[in-house]
Amino acid sequence: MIRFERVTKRYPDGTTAVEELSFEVAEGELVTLVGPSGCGKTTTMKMVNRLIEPTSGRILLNGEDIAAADPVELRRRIGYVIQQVGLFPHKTVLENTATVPQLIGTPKARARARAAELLELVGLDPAVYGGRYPQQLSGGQRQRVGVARALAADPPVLLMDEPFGAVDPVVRERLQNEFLTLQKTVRKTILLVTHDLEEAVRLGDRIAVYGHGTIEQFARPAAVLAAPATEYVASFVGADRGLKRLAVTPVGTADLTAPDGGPDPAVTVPLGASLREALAALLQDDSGRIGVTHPDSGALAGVLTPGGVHRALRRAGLHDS
Ligand SMILES: Nc1ncnc2c1ncn2[C@@H]1O[C@H](COP(=O)(O)OP(=O)(O)OP(=O)(O)O)[C@@H](O)[C@H]1O
Repeated sequence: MIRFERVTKRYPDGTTAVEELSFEVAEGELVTLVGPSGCGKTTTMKMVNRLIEPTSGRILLNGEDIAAADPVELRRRIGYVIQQVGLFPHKTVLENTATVPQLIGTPKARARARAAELLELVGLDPAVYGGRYPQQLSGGQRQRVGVARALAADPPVLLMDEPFGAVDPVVRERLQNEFLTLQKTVRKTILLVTHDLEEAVRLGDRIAVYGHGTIEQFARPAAVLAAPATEYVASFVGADRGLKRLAVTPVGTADLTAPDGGPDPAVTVPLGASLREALAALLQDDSGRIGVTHPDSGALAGVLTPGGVHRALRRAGLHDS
């Protein structure tokens, strides 16, 4: 869907922001770009909608070289969400959200109806918030409007630059979770820039860990945490990467032992829950075993013990790298 082929960007003052960058984002995939300040994340992203032009290399969107596309037409296909949301202060929330569809000729009534649906989708009741002005919203609410506005033109691709950056950690985690739920429905192809490893791990189907202008590792979060490709990635993901792995590794049937004929375990988690949730449940219960259930029927699928948690981590490390 989005393909970088040996892309280099050198600014006029000689700064090389990215060098020989090659990677691909599949349709419907969410890739997070993570790394320290100044490593070239934003430059990478802005080359996709041609706010910045590469010095060499090609970027393909659906197989088409974007250098040949009309930038205005290109940007219609690409939603853009930035940290300082950039809402129009003199327009209401509903008007802000309906802006792009109206610009591209959607009749006003239809654009507004669609805007109301999107506000609902990002968790803002249009009857309550639609008529407010941006300064009458909290930071988190403004960021939701930013996401709704980016989705309004229904672009297949979304670029998000620190979209949840300007809010406190609790609100941030809630917004991230809501956004993941939303992404399950809308299935956009997304490039998301963050300097926060936790955010990259939580949101990304795959993560690109940036060194200085290059990608040091491009893999699924569990693989990056289980097997950092370089010393640099290992130090970037930190000494507590084992704990972070728990959050991104799900409990699967292969990790379970058969119900042992004893009483059903008092504490259960569903299949697919993270090992972190499973471990928290194990610590809650003295018996050293918890039940794992089928998420739909609630029927017991098997029993998980601390040994099963180890097996799950080993399995994830083997399969993901
Ligand atoms: N217009 C410019 N002219 C010269 N150098 C630039 C320009 N824009 C960015 N740079 C430099 O290019 C490098 C990459 O910048 P970029 O903004 O892509 O990094 P980033 O990873 O997004 O950083 P941050 O997390 O701080 O936003 C940095 O060294 C930066 O100083």
